[in-house]
Amino acid sequence: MKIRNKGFEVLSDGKHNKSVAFTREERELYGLRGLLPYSTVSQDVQVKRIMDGLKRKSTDIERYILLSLLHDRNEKLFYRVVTEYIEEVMPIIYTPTVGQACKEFSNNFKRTRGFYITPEDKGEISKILDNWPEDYVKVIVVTDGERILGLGDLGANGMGIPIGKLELYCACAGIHPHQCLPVMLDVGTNNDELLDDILYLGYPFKRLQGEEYFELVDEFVQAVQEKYPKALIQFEDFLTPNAYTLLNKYKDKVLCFNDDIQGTAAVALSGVYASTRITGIPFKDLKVMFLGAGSAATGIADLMVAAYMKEGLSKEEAHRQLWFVDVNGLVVEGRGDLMEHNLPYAHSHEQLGFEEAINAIQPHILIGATGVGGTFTQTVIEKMTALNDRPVIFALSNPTSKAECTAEQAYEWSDGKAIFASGSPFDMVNYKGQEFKPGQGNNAYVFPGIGLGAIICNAKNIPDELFLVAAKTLSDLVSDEDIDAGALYPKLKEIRNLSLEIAVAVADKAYELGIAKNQKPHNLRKFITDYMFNPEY
Ligand SMILES: O=C([O-])CC(=O)C(=O)O
Ligand SMILES: [Mg+2]
Repeated sequence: MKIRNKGFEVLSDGKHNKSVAFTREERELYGLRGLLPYSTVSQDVQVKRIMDGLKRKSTDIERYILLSLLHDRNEKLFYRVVTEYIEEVMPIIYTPTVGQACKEFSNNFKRTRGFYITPEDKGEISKILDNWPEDYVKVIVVTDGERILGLGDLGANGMGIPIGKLELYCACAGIHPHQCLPVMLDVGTNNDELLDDILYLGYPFKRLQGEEYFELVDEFVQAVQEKYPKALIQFEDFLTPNAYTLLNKYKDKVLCFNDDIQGTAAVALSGVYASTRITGIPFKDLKVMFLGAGSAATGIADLMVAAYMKEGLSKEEAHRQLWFVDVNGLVVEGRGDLMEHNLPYAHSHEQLGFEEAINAIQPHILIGATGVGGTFTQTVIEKMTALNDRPVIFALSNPTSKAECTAEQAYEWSDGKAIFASGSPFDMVNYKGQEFKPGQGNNAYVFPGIGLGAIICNAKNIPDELFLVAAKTLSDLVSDEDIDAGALYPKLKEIRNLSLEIAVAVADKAYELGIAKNQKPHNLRKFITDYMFNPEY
C-alpha cells in the first residue's frame, strides 16, 4: 500500500484508512503517533466491533446508516464485514432496507457518494465527469429514480440503489471499489410529496420527458464512452417504457444491460431450471403465467423464449407457453391497451380475470412481478396447488412489503407443497414441524458475476446468450442438498464463488462469440481470481 498523505488526512481517507489496525511502524511512517488510542488490533477484532455494534442497534435503518458511515471511513473493513457476513448484511445494504433508505435519503444525507447529473448539466456532462477522481471506472450503475424497486418515483432519493448495487459488485464479485461509479440521472421527479419537502435534495422540478430526456441520457452515455470506454453501464430502476427504449437503443452498440429486464430474467430462468429438478417436468413443457406485465416480467419471458428455442421449440411455440395477466386481466390478442413488449404474448383467447385465467391456462409456474404486495391470495395459491403436485411460486417484487405473497403464506396455503422464491429475503419457515427454505430470486445472484465476466474480457456488448449462460451456470451450482430442501438457489454465503463461476462462463461465451476485445488469458479462472478485490488489509 502506498500512502502519500500524513496524519489526519490518512485517517479520513476511506480508501486507505485502517484506523486502530495501523501498526506501530505505519503510525510512525504516516505521522499517526498520538492520533490513535494505544492498542493496535487485527481486522478480525475490528469486524467484531462492527458486528457487535450492528446488534446493539434497534432498527435496520440505523444499521444501514452505521454501515454507510463505515463505508466512508474504512472501505476495506466495510467490505470485510459485508463479505464475511453477507447473509446478515445484505438485507441491510440491499433489499429490503435499501428501499427505506431511499425513501429517507434526503433526511439521512451525510457524506456524498456517487455522481449526480441534472438537466442544468446539459452540454457539459463530459466536462463535469472530469470532476470524478478515478481514471479507471469499470462498472457504472445508473438510475433516474423513476421506478425504485416497487416503490415508484423517488427522484434523486433513488441514489441508494446504484450505491447498494455497486456495494454488491465489490462484495459479491470482487470488483475494485475505485472502479465503481454510482450515477443519479436526476431529471426531476413527479412525486409531489418530494417536491413539497423542504429537505428533498434532488432537482426540484417535474421530470424532464420526451426528446429532451433521451438527449440527456444520450449525452451521458456518450460522455462515458469517451472518458471510460471500457466501462459497463448497468441501467437500473427506470420506468418500463424508458427502460426498453434505452435498452433497445444501446444494447448492441455499448457495453450495457438493464438489470431489471435482463438480470432479473437470468435469475428467474435459473430458478425455473432448478425447479425442474424438483418437479421432474421437462423444461420445454413448462407453462408459465406472469402477474404484472412490466419490465421484469417481460424480460423473464423474453429470455425464456430464447431458452425454449435452444430446446427445439419454434419462437411461436415458445410464446404460447408464456401467459401474462396484468391489472386488466389476461393479456390477449386485440386488447387495445398493450405496450409493444407485451404483444408477442397476447394470445388469441377469451379475456379472463386472474383466477379464471389460472383455471383456463393451468400453468406450472406463477411469477409475480407486479410491484404490488399481496396479489397472490390464498385462492390463487390454492388453485395452483390443485393443478400441480408441486406448484412453483415466484413472488419477485421488492422490497418485502411488495412481495406478491410471503413465504409463510405460500407454504401454508399450499399445505407445504409450494416451491417458493422471492425477490427480497424471507426467513426459514416451520410449517407443521417441517423446515422450509425459501429461495431469494434476486438479480444479485447474477449481475455481479455477469458484470465481472464482461469487464474481464472487455466485451463489446452483452447479448442474450450471456444471460442464458449465466442462468444455466447458476442453476447447475444449486447442490442436490439444496434441491432436496426445496431451495431453487445456492446459499448466499457462496456468492463470491458463484459470481466467479458465472464470470468465467460469461467471459468464455464472449470469447466464443467473438465479442471480447481483450486477449483471452491462458487460465481464465485464475486470471479472474487474481483480479478480484480482497478486502483484507
Ligand atoms: O434491487 C433489487 O432487490 C432487485 C431489483 O433490481 C428491483 O427490485 O428493482
Ligand atoms: Mg432494480
